[in-house]
Amino acid sequence: MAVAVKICGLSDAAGIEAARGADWIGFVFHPASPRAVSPAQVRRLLDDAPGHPPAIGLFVRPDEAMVAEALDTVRLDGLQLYTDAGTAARLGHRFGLPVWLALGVGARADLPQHAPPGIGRLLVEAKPPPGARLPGGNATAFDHRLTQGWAAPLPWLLAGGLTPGNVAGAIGESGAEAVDVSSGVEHSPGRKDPGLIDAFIRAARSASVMRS
Ligand SMILES: O=C(O)c1ccccc1NCC(=O)[C@H](O)[C@H](O)COP(=O)(O)O
Repeated sequence: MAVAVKICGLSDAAGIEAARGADWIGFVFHPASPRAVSPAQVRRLLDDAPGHPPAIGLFVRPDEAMVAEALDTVRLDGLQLYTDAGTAARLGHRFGLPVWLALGVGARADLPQHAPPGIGRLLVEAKPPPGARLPGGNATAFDHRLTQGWAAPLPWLLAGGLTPGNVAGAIGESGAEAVDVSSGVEHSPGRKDPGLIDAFIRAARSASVMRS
């Protein structure tokens, strides 16, 4: 089974072009992020990239108005939300979009055993390191042995600290069937490197060959 890939934090045409081989592309609608984009920017980028992979919009503790404002400007295929599961489900229902709930894990007990109602997919990444300003995009990995044998209640993506050089091993160790990356395919914070994006996708796909 091929490993699915999301490239997150895209903000320019070259990055989107390089990510055409991914299953999803992600855009960060969070002003404090070095990858922050506006809905109008994403609208222009996607209009200029017909046939792009499904676009996932990322929001941190959003309210309905914040998501509505984005969706008034740009069509998204899903919402990746950093908030409580109940709020996330309500927003997904309100806008009729699949919801990806971001989880910070540091111990086996942090992994859910039951599917939160109204959530379509889980993004499983490390808890933010001490002093981190952002809940994600921190280039921080958790111990991938934590997810070994986990009976995930929903489809999930492994995220946090992944790079072209470590993604195959992370897939093998964690049992993930989907991965997500932001920092690990950048040459500087917020600046995607098309060559690293291509290398990451190739490395993730080759890991699926090793797994089959
Ligand atoms: O990427 C960001 O700047 C960001 C900011 C605030 C919340 C979430 C953010 N990213 C979410 C993602 O889906 C990242 O791809 C994920 O956290 C992994 O990031 P990285 O460790 O940099 O690959």
